[in-house]
Amino acid sequence: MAIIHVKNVSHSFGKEKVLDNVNLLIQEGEIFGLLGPSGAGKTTLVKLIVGILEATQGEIVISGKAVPSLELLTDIGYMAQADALYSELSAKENLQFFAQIYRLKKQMQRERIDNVLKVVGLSDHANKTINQFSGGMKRRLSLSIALLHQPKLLILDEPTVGIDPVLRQSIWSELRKLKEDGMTIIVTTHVMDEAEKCDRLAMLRDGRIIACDTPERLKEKLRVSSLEDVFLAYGGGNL
Ligand SMILES: Nc1ncnc2c1ncn2[C@@H]1O[C@H](COP(=O)(O)OP(=O)(O)OP(=O)(O)O)[C@@H](O)[C@H]1O
Repeated sequence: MAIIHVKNVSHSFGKEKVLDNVNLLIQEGEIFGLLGPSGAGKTTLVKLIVGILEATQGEIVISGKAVPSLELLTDIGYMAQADALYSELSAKENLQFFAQIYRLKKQMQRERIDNVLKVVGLSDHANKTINQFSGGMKRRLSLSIALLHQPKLLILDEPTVGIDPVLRQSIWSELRKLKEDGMTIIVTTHVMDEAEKCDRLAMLRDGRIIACDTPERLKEKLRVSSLEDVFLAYGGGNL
């Protein structure tokens, strides 16, 4: 069943058209990747889906509700490209702050905070303040915040930038588990091995979707061995 329907969506900043008639159906429980070079429009599309931006043209419907909708806020977990953390507070205090925004009950707060810290491998750093955190640790904490309220839909804008390969693997295995529990996940990436891990992939270039399918079918159709070759074959230029 489709959880997200992006219908004829275009978006402009001033005179610059950055998304041009985008159509997408994202199925419940899939990991959907948005792949494309810098400036292709991935972040803009993600912000439209989250409801931070309103499309100049077209419509986005999530679980039958038109975006933006306050009702959808608790259904969505969003991790932006820039970390929005309180640097004077500890990791745990940051999580407590967001847990209060989501109105989680005290007992639930404790359980969820312990759980998400474990997921991102930060349990041993819970009491450190953020200004003592590395870039990768901040990314991991941002991911844990997006998971805190157990959203149905998780939207991650370049989640593993600055994260080492070992931890990247463990985050991806966690995303798989979340998917198996029924979560729908949208991920933007430049990284090919991450794109390979998605159930389906939309390739964006200059605000247009140039191809959309499973990584295997994209490669099979063109008889090429890498997603980079698929992108080039569709006229995508270099990623
Ligand atoms: N707030 C804004 N005002 C004006 N132009 C913007 C704004 N945000 C994005 N743009 C422009 O929209 C285009 C698409 O940007 P977007 O951030 O969506 O690309 P992206 O694919 O996510 O790139 P990256 O991989 O570098 O994050 C770019 O040309 C960018 O300069």
